[in-house]
Amino acid sequence: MLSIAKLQCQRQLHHFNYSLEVNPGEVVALLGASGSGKSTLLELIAGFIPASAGDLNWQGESLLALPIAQRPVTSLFQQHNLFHHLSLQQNIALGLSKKLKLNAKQQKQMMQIAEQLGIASILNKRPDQVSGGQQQRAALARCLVQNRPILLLDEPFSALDPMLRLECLELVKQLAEQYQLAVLMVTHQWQDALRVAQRVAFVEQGQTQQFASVEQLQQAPANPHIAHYLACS
Ligand SMILES: Nc1ncnc2c1ncn2[C@@H]1O[C@H](COP(=O)(O)OP(=O)(O)OP(=O)(O)O)[C@@H](O)[C@H]1O
Repeated sequence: MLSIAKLQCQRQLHHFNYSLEVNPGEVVALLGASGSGKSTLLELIAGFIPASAGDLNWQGESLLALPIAQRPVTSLFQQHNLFHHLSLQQNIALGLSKKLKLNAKQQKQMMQIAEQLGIASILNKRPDQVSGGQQQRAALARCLVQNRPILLLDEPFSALDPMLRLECLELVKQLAEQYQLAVLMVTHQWQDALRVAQRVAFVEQGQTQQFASVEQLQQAPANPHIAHYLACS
């Protein structure tokens, strides 16, 4: 389990304090207004910024002392996930080898994942030759080939058209179950959370104000701001 307990940091005048957990195979949605501190939590987990206090554990072991490269974490962002001068295949291979040299086992795993994500036939194309959805699938494939159990998603599909977005969300849910990934997904869309997440952490002014199942959040939002946000998103 990914366990986050009073995990804190300071950014300029803002103080952040987060508590939540994510089980393997589960998707937890991070919701909250712009600037509330959702991306900051992902940066703390990935190790891009240091924590000032609190706990960040994976399967009972603290991640806090681990450098970025050794954390069991991969991330997918809204954009800038791919190198545009490389093919999709090379971009995915980068997840495994900086020199793009894969052994037979790695090559096989990459092809299996590419097939599952529906991009096997376009692996030789560059990102600017494929659609936004295909680009995000390739970026997701690069995350998956790394075999790291924590997947952080920062609004990865919000630039896609609604149908594609839903398809990609379904895919994430399916992949979380299949690979037993603990997925933490930032979204502004309550509908996305309803579709894909079992639990939701609502972030307000740098704090996880409410961490609950989607049903609980819907039925008993902790304060009027949360109720208003859900009604509007
Ligand atoms: N690199 C940074 N240095 C200093 N402060 C930052 C930095 N990045 C973000 N902040 C501040 O931290 C606060 C939280 O930002 P964060 O990006 O985590 O919010 P968010 O909820 O992800 O917002 P959005 O939904 O708009 O992406 C904001 O007030 C922001 O100005």
